[in-house]
Amino acid sequence: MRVVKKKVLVDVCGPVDLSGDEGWVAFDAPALVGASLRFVSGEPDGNRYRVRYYRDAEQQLRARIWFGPETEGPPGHSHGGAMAAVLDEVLGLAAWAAGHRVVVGNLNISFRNLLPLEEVVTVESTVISAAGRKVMVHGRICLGETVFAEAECLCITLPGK
Ligand SMILES: CCCCCCCCCC(=O)SCCNC(=O)CCNC(=O)[C@H](O)C(C)(C)COP(=O)(O)OP(=O)(O)OC[C@H]1O[C@@H](n2cnc3c(N)ncnc32)[C@H](O)[C@@H]1OP(=O)(O)O
Repeated sequence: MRVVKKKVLVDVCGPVDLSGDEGWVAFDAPALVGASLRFVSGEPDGNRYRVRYYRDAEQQLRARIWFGPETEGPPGHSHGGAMAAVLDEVLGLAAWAAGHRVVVGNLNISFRNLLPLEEVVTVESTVISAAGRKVMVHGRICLGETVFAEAECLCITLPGK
């Protein structure tokens, strides 16, 4: 039964276009951090999230992300926790992509607009600073001029690694 239900949803959702902007270069996250990031990135044809990573011309990490029906919170829109999970992964990964082996210590999010389901949006990230064990990364989920959520992410480097 479950398999049938999932297949129906896949058919309903269909393929999505996760291509990047001009000048973006594909970024292989599993090659850098391993294959553990399954919650957000683990089902590229599923109905939760579909994600593709890039570096932009300034080498900052970018993600194209589709929020599927399984991320629903308010009717027809993404759950805030679903947006938080994406920001946790992308901003933590941005620190890794900049050469820091980190986990996220603090993630401060402002939700600015409801994010409609089955929309392909962009996650922008900028590594702001690195001092001692603290790496600050800022980011936002947006589409054109619309910002759905913005975040400040304090990453802490893992000791002894
Ligand atoms: C392997 C592949 C990984 C790929 C990652 C990519 C994206 C994934 C992102 C994630 O989902 S990470 C998972 C969510 N995060 C966690 O579960 C982290 C859980 N917390 C911890 O493991 C520890 O609390 C942590 C490593 C963050 C810090 O513990 P430590 O004992 O190593 O450090 P310590 O507590 O001594 O703090 C070191 C410094 O960081 C500061 N700090 C630590 N946690 C903080 C916090 N939450 N807020 C503000 N500052 C914090 C702390 O004040 C201190 O500052 P000072 O050096 O100035 O004294």
